[in-house]
Amino acid sequence: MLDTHVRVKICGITRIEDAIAAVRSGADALGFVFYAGSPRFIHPEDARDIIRRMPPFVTTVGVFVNEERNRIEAMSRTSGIHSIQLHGSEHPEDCSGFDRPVFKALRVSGLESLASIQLYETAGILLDSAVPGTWGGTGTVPDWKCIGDFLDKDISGIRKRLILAGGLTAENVKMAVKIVRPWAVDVSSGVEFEPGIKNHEKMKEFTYAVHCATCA
Ligand SMILES: O=C(O)c1ccccc1N[C@@H]1O[C@H](COP(=O)(O)O)[C@@H](O)[C@H]1O
Repeated sequence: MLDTHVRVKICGITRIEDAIAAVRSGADALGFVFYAGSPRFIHPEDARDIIRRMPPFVTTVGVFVNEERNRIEAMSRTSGIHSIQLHGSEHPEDCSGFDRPVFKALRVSGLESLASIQLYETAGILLDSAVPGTWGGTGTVPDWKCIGDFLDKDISGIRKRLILAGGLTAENVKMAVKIVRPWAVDVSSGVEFEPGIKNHEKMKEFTYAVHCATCA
């Protein structure tokens, strides 16, 4: 049994009906992809219209890939997102000085890819799989055992700010949570019909599976 409730972020929201269904299914956070190269891209103005209709206590995250700082700030302001997810090859110094919390995504391919983790003093650290030629939303699972072993040796408390992503589904998330013991999980393609179009049944099954993972 885990000692904490694991939070759920559902990413790649492009439609109001999916946002409402995600929240009804029990999601704590919704992600909006502001990276133009993604099939889940949403204009900040359209994200704003969805975010304005969300109930209290639902947090919202904007996803950026190697974007210019002034454009991140402008899109964040326009959309009204609460937090910034930097999902490219941003350096530690690129992750500070924003007026809202930052989550830095690192792409895991073996232990050496985790070596820089301590350098990122961001509110959250997101671990995703590394798939050459793409930045995220790949549906590919990283090596949970490698991550779990790394975190077991960490004494700085990274687990308290760790978001696990990459290829999660209702079927595998319980095992992922058991091995990695993250603060939160993040899913996109595992709850979709197609990129950007969410499957409401799968979202319910996913959040239920996460909540079950923290039951006895
Ligand atoms: O979802 C995307 O299209 C995307 C594009 C560029 C960077 C990040 C993206 N999404 C993030 O990818 C991970 C894992 O998604 P999946 O569950 O494997 O499909 C997640 O953190 C999304 O926020």
